[in-house]
Amino acid sequence: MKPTPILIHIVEDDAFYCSLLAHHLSLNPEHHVKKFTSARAFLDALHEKPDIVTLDYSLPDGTGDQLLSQVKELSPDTKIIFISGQNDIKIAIDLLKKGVHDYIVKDDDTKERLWIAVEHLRETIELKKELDSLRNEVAKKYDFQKVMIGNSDPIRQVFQWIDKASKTNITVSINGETGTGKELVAKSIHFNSFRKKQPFVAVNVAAIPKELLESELFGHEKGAFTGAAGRRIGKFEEAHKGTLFLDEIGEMDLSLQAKLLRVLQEKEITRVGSNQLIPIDVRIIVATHKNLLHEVKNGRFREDLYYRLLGLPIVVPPLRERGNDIILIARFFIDQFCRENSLQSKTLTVEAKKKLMLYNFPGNIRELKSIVELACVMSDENEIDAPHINISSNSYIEKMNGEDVTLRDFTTRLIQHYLEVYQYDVLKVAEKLDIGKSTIYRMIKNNELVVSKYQN
Ligand SMILES: Nc1ncnc2c1ncn2[C@@H]1O[C@H](COP(=O)(O)OP(=O)(O)OP(=O)(O)O)[C@@H](O)[C@H]1O
Repeated sequence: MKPTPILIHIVEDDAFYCSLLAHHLSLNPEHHVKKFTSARAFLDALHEKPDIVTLDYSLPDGTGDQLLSQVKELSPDTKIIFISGQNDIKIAIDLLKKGVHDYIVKDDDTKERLWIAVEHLRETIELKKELDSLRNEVAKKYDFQKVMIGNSDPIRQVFQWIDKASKTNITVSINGETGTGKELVAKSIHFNSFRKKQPFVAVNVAAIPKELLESELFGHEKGAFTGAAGRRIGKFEEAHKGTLFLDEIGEMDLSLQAKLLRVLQEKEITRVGSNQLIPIDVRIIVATHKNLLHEVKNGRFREDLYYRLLGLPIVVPPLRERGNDIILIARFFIDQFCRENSLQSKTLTVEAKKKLMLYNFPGNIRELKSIVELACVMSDENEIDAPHINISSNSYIEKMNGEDVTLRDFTTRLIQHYLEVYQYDVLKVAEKLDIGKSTIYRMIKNNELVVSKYQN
């Protein structure tokens, strides 16, 4: 990789010594070096935001401490090296604690030590520039309307919510069945918000054992519990200035919910095993497939946390409610799979499309992806036909294939099937099948439908 040119300001009131250091550092053609013999002159040029500044600790018109705080405020990314006549370890430690990168004592080795210090900082600066440019790239490419395929009314509504959520810092709560794209929605919000160049950190609450979740979120100090061999930064700190996505928030246990609420209110965390408060600036996005209000009513989710997290609620519709999007998304995955596997592009026959459109996709987009990827593998020609679409469903309707059933049986099983699909939401099922809700209630009363999980 070609070295990046860096701008170095040398601030030293002894004009001869200043020129000596400047000459030495200019031996590297990638160093663009400027000299300043007073604090005033340097501060006037600070708007140039040098990559590195070397500061004489005692200048006639400004102390080291004053200059340090001004550089930190006006050009926070500038790396600071102090060069001082005093070999005072206390001052050196104090400055290093305040974020100074090096402290070099003026003696015969100063030039060499300065050279080494600058080379080390160069590596850090180059890495940071590379990271910034990669983050810029990702942010530029993250046009969610291209990443999230769909044109149906329900998904357009989601796009509008994403757009609104991206413009502010509001907490967002995403609700939707498994595999509907909740994490994609969260990423779309992050990468279109002013936090896009900062980290997006995702935590799946359900995937982490309860006893480890607190330290995963807030970090821990060495020896905080058996097995805590060293200090560990938690996800909140990792996501500082960025976005923390808490997936499956409904699975968090009540005691941790209380801690999370406090953190969200105070905007401070404490690592497990420490009393030190660490300020954090994190945007929170949560997701769940559960009805959190039901969880609140059943005492499994704190009401105060529920309202703290609700913010802007986004409901991601299941795939079966997105009409022709099923085909658009299928084509997207087919093209992607063929590209990645150097296969010729494949089209879907009318029969294959019909088969996809008739299926109800309990696993939503994740399931559609695996079905069409398998179809790409199964089809030899450049066409994917219905038999290549391998739908393995346990649904009542699928099981009825080839069975000798009466119309009454068929109706009952169909309603039963949709009750399960819609998580026992009678109104939705009635709407979907275009039948009266009282018909369903009557069938429930007559025990014609299995209602053990009936929740209304
Ligand atoms: N509209 C879409 N267009 C293209 N791909 C999509 C779309 N929505 C989701 N996906 C893809 O589908 C898969 C599942 O999406 P995602 O992980 O965001 O769902 P989820 O709702 O968060 O799942 P879970 O409930 O299991 O956490 C991912 O590979 C994602 O990139």
